Amino acid sequence: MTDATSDATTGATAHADDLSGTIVVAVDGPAGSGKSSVSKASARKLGFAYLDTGAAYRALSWFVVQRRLDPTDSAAVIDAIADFDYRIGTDPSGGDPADTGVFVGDHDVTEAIREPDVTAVVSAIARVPEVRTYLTGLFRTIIRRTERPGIVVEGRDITTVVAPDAQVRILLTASEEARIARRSAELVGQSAAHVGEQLHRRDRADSRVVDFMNAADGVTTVDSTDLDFDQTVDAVIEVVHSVTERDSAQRNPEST
Ligand SMILES: Nc1ncnc2c1ncn2[C@@H]1O[C@H](COP(=O)(O)OP(=O)(O)O)[C@@H](O)[C@H]1O
Ligand SMILES: Nc1ccn([C@@H]2O[C@H](COP(=O)(O)OP(=O)(O)O)[C@@H](O)[C@H]2O)c(=O)n1
Repeated sequence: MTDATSDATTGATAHADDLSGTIVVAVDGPAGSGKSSVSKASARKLGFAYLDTGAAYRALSWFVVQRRLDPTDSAAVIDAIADFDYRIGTDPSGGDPADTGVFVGDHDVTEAIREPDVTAVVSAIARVPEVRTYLTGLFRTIIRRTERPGIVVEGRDITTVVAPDAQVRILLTASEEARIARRSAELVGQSAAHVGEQLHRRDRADSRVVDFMNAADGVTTVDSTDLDFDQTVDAVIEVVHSVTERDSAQRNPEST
């Protein structure tokens, strides 16, 4: 188990424990709702950092598969955490792979963690409480070390567990049909029925662990079912602006 990130990949400093001034945008939602792509594009437009938390659950799953461990053997998975040397870039610009990719030790696993064999076991890994506690700590460290004015963090439990005090909290949803259609368009060579069944099964397993289908108190829902990609990014940015402007007006009532 090592530190979450290197300075090169997070743009992080070793000290910053102070979050004051950093705008945290927490985004949760089911598979295929657009969390990764919309959060990344929103972060880019806002000049914020971007953290994909699902990548860490996927990378640990990749590590378990590589080691030929049984993903349902919680004790073996927990033991594996000790050797899990994880780094992720938080630059949303798509530039240097060192600043945008996902690494386990010397391996660039950015692509490998999206493979079906990893996706098939990730829910089993993610339901282990010790895994969640460890990765939650790692995400909070990355958030604390953000050097940009803000960070968009996306996953399943960001608004409720990882960053319940985030200034902006969004549930990004879309109908199951829309989500399956989007995922199918990405996964060439797999039938829509197969993709749909996998997505449905994973959401069902994941939602036994955390509720990402219903907005918690104070969380704004953005339903992207009838929005195209750019409209969804605009909707997210509008929520960020309206919340930050409202908070700023409350802090400085005379300037409004
Ligand atoms: N509003 C939208 N309209 C159409 N396609 C979208 C929209 N939002 C996301 N997508 C596309 O859907 C696919 C799945 O999005 P992704 O960001 O991977 O979802 P998630 O991270 O929630 O699983 C991607 O190909 C993405 O470009
Ligand atoms: N904050 C998070 C993020 C992901 N996960 C787990 O990690 C898996 C992969 O997350 P992901 O965000 O890459 O999944 P997609 O929505 O992109 O398909 C999910 O199916 C969950 O099992 C989680 O439990 N908590």
